[in-house]
Amino acid sequence: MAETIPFASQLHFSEPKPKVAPVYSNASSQFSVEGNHHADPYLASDDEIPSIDYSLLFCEDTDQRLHALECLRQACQEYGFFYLVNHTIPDKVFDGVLKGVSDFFDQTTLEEKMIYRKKCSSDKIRWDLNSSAGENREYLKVVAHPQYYFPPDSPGFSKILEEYGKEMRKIVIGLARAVSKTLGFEEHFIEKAFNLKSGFDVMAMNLYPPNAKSKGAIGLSEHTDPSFLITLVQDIDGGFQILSHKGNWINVYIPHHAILIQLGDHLEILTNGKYKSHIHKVIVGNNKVQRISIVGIHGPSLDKFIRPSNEFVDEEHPQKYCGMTYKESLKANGDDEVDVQSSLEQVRLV
Ligand SMILES: O=C(O)CCC(=O)C(=O)O
Ligand SMILES: [Fe+2]
Repeated sequence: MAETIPFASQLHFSEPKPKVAPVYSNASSQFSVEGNHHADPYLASDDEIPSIDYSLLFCEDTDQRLHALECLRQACQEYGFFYLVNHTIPDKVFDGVLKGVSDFFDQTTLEEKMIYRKKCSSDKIRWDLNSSAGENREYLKVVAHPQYYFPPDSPGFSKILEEYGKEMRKIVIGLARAVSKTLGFEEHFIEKAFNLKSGFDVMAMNLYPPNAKSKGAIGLSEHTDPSFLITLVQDIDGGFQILSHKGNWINVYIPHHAILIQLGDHLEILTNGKYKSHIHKVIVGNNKVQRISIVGIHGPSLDKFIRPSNEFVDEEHPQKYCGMTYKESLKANGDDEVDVQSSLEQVRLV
């Protein structure tokens, strides 16, 4: 039976500023006055981002659990992104996977990486450099679920990445249950709606160069991501910005060993816009050193048809998106599955 969540709890916010000195900082940016051509076009504020305590979402104490679920509901409905703290990924796995990604980029030769440059649309492993498209990012993307793929020549890294992927999936399933409850459903609603047992996950490992090696300020251009939700971990803060529900850009400073959770386009479609995905980007213009991120894009199964669930559609809330299978929506921009780009605009009706 669905759990009844009381209203009017207070969201928890972690420190808006990083505890360690940020590598990326807007300290040198001046408030822009009209006609000031030196204003920083990537200026963002240090607004607070809510923190959700994962352990409390499942704790035995009913009051504490309901309070945590209400905080999650507010974070989903009013923000669309939050920091997840007190989760179940051991520090050893967290640090190991970030080091593994860093070593992979540093130690794998260009020739070895080139094997994974786009060959065909059915690639399961893809490596590339984005520098030519005005972005500054080197990436390795792999399909991580239902079947896991990884370059066969890095067995140690492959093992830690697989372990990390399994740990992260447990959290994603836990969040699917908690988010279902925040919507007033029984806990398996989202798992069933997305068929998460066979969910299609892509893991994107990104390396952003220091500004001395970047061509321009952009690491990754503005976008939203498909899927149920997106998990992001990083080695250091460095220019990740999200466009808030209020329409201002916010700097993301992820607390140590916390996970940034962003709601994906397909949760927006399923809930007919009640829970929204948010535009984000990466700016590398102020970074003194390189930054690594690991992004999990946790989607429905490829053959699952995703449309707004009837419970979210009525006279006051007309259907906002048309339906498509997840596979069709990933291909809607002419992209390959491993590219997993947003196609929200293509399914929007109103
Ligand atoms: O690397 C980051 O910080 C963001 C990456 C991202 O948004 C993505 O891969 O979709
Ligand atoms: Fe993204």
